[in-house]
Order: sequence, then structure tokens, then C-alpha cells
Amino acid sequence: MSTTAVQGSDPSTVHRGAPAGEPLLAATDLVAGYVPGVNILNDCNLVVHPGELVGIIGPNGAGKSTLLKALFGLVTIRSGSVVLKGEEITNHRADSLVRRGVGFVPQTNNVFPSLSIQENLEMGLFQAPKRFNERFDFIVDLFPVLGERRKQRAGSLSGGERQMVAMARALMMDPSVLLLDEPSAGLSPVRQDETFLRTRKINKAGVSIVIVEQNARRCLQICDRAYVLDQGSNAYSGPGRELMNDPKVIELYLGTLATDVEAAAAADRPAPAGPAAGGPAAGGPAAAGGPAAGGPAAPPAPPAAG
Ligand SMILES: Nc1ncnc2c1ncn2[C@@H]1O[C@H](COP(=O)(O)OP(=O)(O)OP(=O)(O)O)[C@@H](O)[C@H]1O
Repeated sequence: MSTTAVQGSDPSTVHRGAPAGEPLLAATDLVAGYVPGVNILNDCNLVVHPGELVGIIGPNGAGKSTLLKALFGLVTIRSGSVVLKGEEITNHRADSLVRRGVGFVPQTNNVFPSLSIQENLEMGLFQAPKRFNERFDFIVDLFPVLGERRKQRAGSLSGGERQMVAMARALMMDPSVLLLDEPSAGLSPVRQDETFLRTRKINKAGVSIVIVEQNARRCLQICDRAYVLDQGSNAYSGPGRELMNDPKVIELYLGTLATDVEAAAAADRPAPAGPAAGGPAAGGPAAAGGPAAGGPAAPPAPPAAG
């Protein structure tokens, strides 16, 4: 089945493949931006149903990170609405969103390097410290290594391990939906794989997830549904594996099929032209927003990921 290009904001095309029933999170016709008069999101739509893992992919500068930040109150929404569990949360402050069940993991500066793993997790629960033992048990069930190494300084961890701590910190408040901003960025391929598996594991534990990713193929492999954003609007949407095999999405956003490259290599001829596989080149503007808002002050930048 080929994927439907999104036309206007007809929910049946904008949210193709979405389960029936009341969504957990629904963003409708969002217009948002940083500079007065310049909109980065243009009538952007997204729904997340309970238990879903939803991906957001698209070229550099498409507005993927901006969409997450708008959902989390870090970028002002100029028009449109965000509804969580039937309740309007448009432009609510991040700390209030955290209390209501929205977790956010920024792309960078997302751990306190001078604090231990346990202290980082305590920071994630500063609005409800009495729940520490219960939530810590949940985290250690998911990621046993965090229990074994709870006294280790976060700054001494590898990039992939720091991402794990950042996700765990956001999970401490028991969110119903977790927003992940490019968790694989800057990691080696092996660490990226681990990060995608961890994301899936968190989702299987019952947490709905919205994940923004540069690594479009891996993202489509793990997510239930995905949205392709282009210039701040929905371009395509559908089940992850359908999008991955849709010729238009491949041509515009995913690049040459790996199988084409393999076949070309075997035949010792150039692969078909197209953008680099794995999505457009990284190196877009640095994401604004800093550490998970709704939490304590910004931790200093962690050492380079590895
Ligand atoms: N803090 C900011 N102030 C002004 N403009 C910004 C800010 N952050 C991002 N932008 C602009 O918003 C647009 C969308 O950026 P955004 O980071 O949301 O895109 P993206 O799809 O996540 O891209 P990438 O994959 O490169 O991270 C870009 O044109 C960018 O320059």
C-alpha cells in the first residue's frame, strides 16, 4: 500500500493508520515560531494514542525539534491547540506539563555531569520526592545497570549511557507521554542501536513516546506510526514500515535504498543518485531549549558523546 501525502488537515489523511478512539495527546493546526512574524510550524498536526510510539522525521530545519518544544511549552504556540487526555494544555509551562504527565528529553545538556546517576534521578523527581523508591525500582527494572552504578558520576558515562540517564530522569515523574529529541544524535552506530532498543523497551513498559529523529530509517523501524515534516507542515504520515517502503518518502527523505547500494556494489557500478541513506545530513541549527525544562537549572554541557 502506498502512503498518502497529507492534504490540508483532514484527520483521516493527517493521522493515517492511527488507532480509533480518544487520543492521549493531540496537537491541531499548530502555528509557532521563535521570531515575531516568522512561523516555523505551519498548521502542524500530530496525534498520539495510548501506548503508541510515534516518530517525527524530515529534512534539516523542517521544524521537528520545534514541534517537540512547542508541545512542551518551550516555544510559544501562536495558533492551534494541544490537548492531553482531553484537557487543553496549549502554552502551559513546562513544570506544569511535567506534573500532568508529559516528559521531555532534550537533545543535549540533558544530565548533570557532576552529580551521580542516583542524584540525577532524584532531580527528575524533585516535584514528588516521596515517590523516589517506587520510581527508582521501576527504572532499575528497565535499566539494571543504572542501579548497579547509581553512585557513578554522570559526567564519567559514555554518550549512550548519558542518554539512558536522561531518559530515566524524565521517566521518574511517571509520564504518560515521553518526548524524545534526537536521542541518537552524536552516538556511534552501535550506541544508536542501543538507544533505539531502549526507546522501544520504555514504550513496551507502557509509556507512549514521540521521538524526533535524524536517523529516519531506524526511527521508522521501531515506531508504530510516523509523521514526515517538511517546512513546518505534515508532508506524509502512516505506519512506520509503510513509510519506509513508500517510493515517494524514500526518494525525498530516506535516500537510496540500502539494497540498491548493495546491488550496485556487487555489480561494481555507481549506486542510483539520491540523498545520503539514513536521512539528510546532520548539522542543522543547534536545538534551543537546553535541559529538560520543568526541572532544575541547566546542567553544564556534558563531555562529547561517544
Ligand atoms: N532558538 C531559535 N531561534 C530562532 N530560530 C530557531 C531557533 N531554533 C531553531 N530555529 C529555526 O527553526 C527552524 C526549524 O528548526 P528545528 O531545529 O525545529 O528543525 P529540525 O527539523 O529539528 O532540524 P534538525 O534536524 O536540523 O535538528 C530552523 O530554520 C531553525 O533555524
